[in-house]
Amino acid sequence: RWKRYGPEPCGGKKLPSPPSLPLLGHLLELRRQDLPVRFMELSQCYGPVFRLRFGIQDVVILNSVEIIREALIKKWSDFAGRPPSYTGDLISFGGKDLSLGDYTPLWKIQRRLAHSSVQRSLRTNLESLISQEAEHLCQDFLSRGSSPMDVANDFSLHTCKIISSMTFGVLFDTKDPEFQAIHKCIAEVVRLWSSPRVIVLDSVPLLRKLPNATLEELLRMAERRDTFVRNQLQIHKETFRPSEIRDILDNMIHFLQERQQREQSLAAEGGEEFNEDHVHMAIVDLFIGGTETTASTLTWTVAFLMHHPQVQQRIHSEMIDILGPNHFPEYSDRNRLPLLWATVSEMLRLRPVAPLALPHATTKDTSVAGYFIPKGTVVIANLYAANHDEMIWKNPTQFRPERFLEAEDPKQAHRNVLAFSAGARVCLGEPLARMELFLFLGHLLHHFRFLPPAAGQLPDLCGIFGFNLRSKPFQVRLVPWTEPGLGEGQE
Ligand code: HEM
Repeated sequence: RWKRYGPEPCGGKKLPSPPSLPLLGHLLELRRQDLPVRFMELSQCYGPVFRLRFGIQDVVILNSVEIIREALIKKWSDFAGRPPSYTGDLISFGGKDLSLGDYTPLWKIQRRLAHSSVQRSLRTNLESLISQEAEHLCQDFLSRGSSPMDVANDFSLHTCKIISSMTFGVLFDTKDPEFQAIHKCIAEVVRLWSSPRVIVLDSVPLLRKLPNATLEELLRMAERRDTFVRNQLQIHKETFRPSEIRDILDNMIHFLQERQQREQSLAAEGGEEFNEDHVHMAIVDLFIGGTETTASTLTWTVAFLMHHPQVQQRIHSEMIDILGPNHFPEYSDRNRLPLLWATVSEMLRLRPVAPLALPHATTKDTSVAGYFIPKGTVVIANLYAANHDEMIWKNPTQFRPERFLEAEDPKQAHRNVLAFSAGARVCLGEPLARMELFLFLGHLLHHFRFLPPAAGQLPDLCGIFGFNLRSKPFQVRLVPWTEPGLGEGQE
């Protein structure tokens, strides 16, 4: 297999790779928490594309905007696969997962349906639901006074509520213990699945024979998650829930009834049918995507803005000047509120919550930057490196939303941010996430200043790397603009 990376018959180059240990290859690199940063360091020695070997798996890492675009956009179908995942299969009815499923005809149907459902929800009254939720949250914060609090869980519960409404057509109460329990369970499945003790099972099959408490816990949590989703689907089938949001389930069940497409899927997969497990897993993925990611980006934004009170002030003034004191932003106000919109993009750039995206796999022999890459190779797009690419971004580590306003082509600058990845596997929730970020941040900054709990007690901006790039827990005081702010953060 190693030899397969040798020069292509038509003259491809050999992929650079750091020295490795016999048998283990570069497996010890996985002990590093900050893998995206480590890959960036390696790319300084080995170039923007290099190869690592984890146990039995060869992995190619892409580290620049240009290279990621070449692979995921220009050669999108060559890089649209997902590698087989032992643990992924265990928690997704044998791989019927939307985000982890390989690039098969059945997956394409699953993706198309989920995509059109999200688009349909966006076209109906999703925006008013998001604004309503953002305002509820602000009123809840107001009722709690300006004492220090950790806002991360509130953001997560409210974004989970929005995605639940899309998928099940029901608005849960964020204080409902059943809702809180399932919200916690979803977060737990992601945490356990991305723990090194579980990840390593994909690279070292021998370890699957040994007892693994984390894996057992993961399976228990996934079972709880599935029972919840099954119950919701059952309730949905039995009762008509009047909801103006056309939910994903309706769309998918409708699909199941369309004979012509059913026949297509049967023919495509030699007998395997698009069934309710695919629906179930698409919902689970939207649920996961819709819960932790946007909330995490919002939490990061609060943390960064606490370090930059003058940016808070300018965004607030921008809203008051343009919209007046009694109007909240609408999504169509993006061009009229360029600093607010730029702050969303700057945060997605600096702290992409899925810094290494999800692993891709090549669907055929292909190449990138002139290097031959055989079919079935695992490919990682280092979005964190792309968003810190000095060829594209000046002083990339600095928080400077103004960079988007100063850019020669601001639209292109926004497009250069690769937080949602690109191509065939681009994040399905991107439009929803951008809308949530803009509206939640708009409502929050319309009402409040984000102040530290005490003078100088500002959040650590380094973060915790893992499957998600999360901020470390921190406290913030949300002080209405009408009140004087004591002990403000420093510029
Ligand atoms: C700030 C918020 C978000 C960020 C930064 C983000 C980022 C990402 C990234 C990097 C990927 C992997 C793409 C790849 O493999 O190349 C992804 C996949 C995905 N995301 Fe998101 N996401 C966000 C919010 C959401 C939301 C709100 C949803 C649900 C509505 C969602 C649903 C999904 C799904 C279903 C996939 C799998 C797509 C596939 O494999 O075809 N995401 N996301």
